[in-house]
Amino acid sequence: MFEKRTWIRLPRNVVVGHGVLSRTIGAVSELHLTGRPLVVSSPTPHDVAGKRVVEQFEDEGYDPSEIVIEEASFDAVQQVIDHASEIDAGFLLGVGGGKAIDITKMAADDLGLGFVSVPTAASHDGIVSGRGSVPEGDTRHSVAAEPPLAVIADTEVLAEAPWRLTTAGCADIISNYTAVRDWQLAHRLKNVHYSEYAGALSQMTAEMLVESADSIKQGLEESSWIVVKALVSSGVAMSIADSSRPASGAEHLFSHQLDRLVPDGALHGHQVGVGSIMTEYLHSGQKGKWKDARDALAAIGAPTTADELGIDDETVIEALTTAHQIRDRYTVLGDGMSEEAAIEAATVTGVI
Ligand SMILES: NC(=O)C1=CN([C@@H]2O[C@H](COP(=O)(O)OP(=O)(O)OC[C@H]3O[C@@H](n4cnc5c(N)ncnc54)[C@H](O)[C@@H]3O)[C@@H](O)[C@H]2O)C=CC1
Ligand SMILES: O=C(CO)COP(=O)(O)O
Ligand SMILES: [Zn+2]
Repeated sequence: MFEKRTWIRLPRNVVVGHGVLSRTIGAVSELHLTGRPLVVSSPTPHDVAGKRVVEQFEDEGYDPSEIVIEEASFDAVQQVIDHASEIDAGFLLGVGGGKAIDITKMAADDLGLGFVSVPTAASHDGIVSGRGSVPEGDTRHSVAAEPPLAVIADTEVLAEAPWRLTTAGCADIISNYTAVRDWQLAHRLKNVHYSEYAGALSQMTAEMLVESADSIKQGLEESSWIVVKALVSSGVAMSIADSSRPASGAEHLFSHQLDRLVPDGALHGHQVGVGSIMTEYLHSGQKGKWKDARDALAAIGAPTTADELGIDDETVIEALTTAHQIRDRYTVLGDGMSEEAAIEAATVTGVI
């Protein structure tokens, strides 16, 4: 008997380009969302975009409210939930980097309200995904959350963000290569469900970004356009898979472990990029494609070494040898690397 089922949750409106922040109301009104909008942001994103979104709603006769969260934590998620309940919010808008958007997703999930994603940096591929990652205890990886009903990505705003945020977004995409390899490996070794569509989309997204590397340059708004479209595409792959598998393998486990060891370390995308150089080496050996991963990262100006991440060599080795404990996700790390093997991988690839 045929019993397969899938339920893909995607945004209805994805609005990307120059000045589209001013079209927020248009994108939202098409969704038939009612009631008071609550705009959730963090301090800088509030200044660069959040307050403009609030003003638009005021000008159009809505009665918006806003909350600026200072840190990515479950307390912050609870603050948003409490505020939304107090003002009887009808829907939420998350304005900011990955953390502000994830907090809004998780609050929207809890409240059962619709949510709109307004990224102010092209720094991560959670812009579209139905995943949220907020640190809880030792957990750093994403969990299921409310996917956005719409995404409004203004390339003018994204282009004005610090350049390192854009290179982090590129690295989050380049890491899709190893994420897909890990997923395929887990399928072969552990019979983990593998979606050909999601895997192919994720890999193609990384290939297209790498092919466009020459056009990804600081000061060019076109770069934000290329990167944010890739981030959307990668998020769609996660939505098709109903899992972060297409975009998160051992390189992400390594980064999550770094987040535990060095809470204010480097940007998510930069950490996963460096991780993917080493996990590509683990997949394909010394003569394999790890140099391609390193060169692709270097071409867009993302870190390729522990030094460039600002993380010491010992911490890199500790993260590599313990990363497999992060979650129940089979990857090339298997049941863990020995210290000697970790030092070898990090040294051969020039990470340490
Ligand atoms: N839910 C998902 O599927 C995914 C979630 N993530 C999560 O996203 C987070 C990483 O996101 P990031 O954006 O790298 O970190 P982040 O949200 O901490 O942002 C980094 C910094 O950039 C600032 N910023 C944002 N926009 C700016 C602008 N226009 N101008 C100046 N500063 C600006 C923020 O205020 C913050 O200080 C991690 O927690 C990661 O786990 C990452 C990928 C996928
Ligand atoms: O960062 C992500 C994809 O780029 C999300 O992956 P995690 O599920 O590992 O948090
Ligand atoms: Zn990521």
